[in-house]
Amino acid sequence: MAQQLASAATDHTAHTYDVGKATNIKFHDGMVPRETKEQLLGQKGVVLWFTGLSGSGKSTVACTLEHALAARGRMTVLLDGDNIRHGLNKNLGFSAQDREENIRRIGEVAKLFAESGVITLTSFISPYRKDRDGVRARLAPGDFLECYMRIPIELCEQRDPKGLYRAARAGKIKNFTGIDDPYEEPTAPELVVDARDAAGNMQSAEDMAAQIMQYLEERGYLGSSSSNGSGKQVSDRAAATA
Ligand SMILES: Nc1ncnc2c1ncn2[C@@H]1O[C@H](COP(=O)(O)OS(=O)(=O)O)[C@@H](OP(=O)(O)O)[C@H]1O
Ligand SMILES: Nc1ncnc2c1ncn2[C@@H]1O[C@H](COP(=O)(O)OP(=O)(O)O)[C@@H](O)[C@H]1O
Repeated sequence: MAQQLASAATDHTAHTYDVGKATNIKFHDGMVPRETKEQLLGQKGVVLWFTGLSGSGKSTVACTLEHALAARGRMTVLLDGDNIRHGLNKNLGFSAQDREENIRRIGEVAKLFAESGVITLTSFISPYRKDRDGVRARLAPGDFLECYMRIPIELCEQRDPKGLYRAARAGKIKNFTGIDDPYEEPTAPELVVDARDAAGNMQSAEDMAAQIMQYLEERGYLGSSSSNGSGKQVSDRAAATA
């Protein structure tokens, strides 16, 4: 580890670019490489990008999964649409242009976390394919996992926990996704979560989170559940706190 840090310290280079409106920008590489951070955390950084209609269960499943990951000693962050619109993106509405900027900013924040070794869960409708693909393109292969909550609009509308579908049907909310604004389904998502399982039974949020957990586990994103890079056991300790 010390050797890795030392070589990173001498390796870093700086280039000058014009970026957007800014000129003479120098990209300053850090001295602690991603691999070191991932070793420290004992996991692989990734963006798990939930997408789907309002009421499809994005927030619920992301929260359930985050809790289960914590129980396994995994370091996570959850970026949620409603929450982010209270702060970072409070100047954005729901026009196509504002949704694009919403997703672009979240994509950049998510990238920063993932490249620091954090399992990053994002929960945004993100209705436009090009916006989601734009985030994917900013990340290295394997760093962006699109998780499509394929829940029929009828079920989302039936749930309607915030009364938004009712308001949209009554014309009180304009440009509501699925009613008078588009939702473009992913064409090749890494994960698809359906309301029912293969046997036709309705799935709970816990079932859905377990499906995603299995995907992460099988592809090595969770690292070794018995080590955090320092040789210490983490799974049991974390399980006790979650
Ligand atoms: N017009 C319109 N269309 C869709 N959704 C609306 C709208 N107005 C308000 N809301 C509420 O905002 C939440 C969606 O925010 P997002 O940031 O995820 O949207 S987007 O990705 O930029 O499309 C969404 O949250 P979820 O229900 O959790 O998806 C709604 O509560
Ligand atoms: N698997 C599920 N089974 C039944 N109800 C669910 C499930 N997932 C979410 N819900 C419920 O559906 C509603 C919408 O979920 P939410 O997570 O807020 O969706 P979104 O974030 O996509 O808008 C909530 O009332 C939630 O309790």
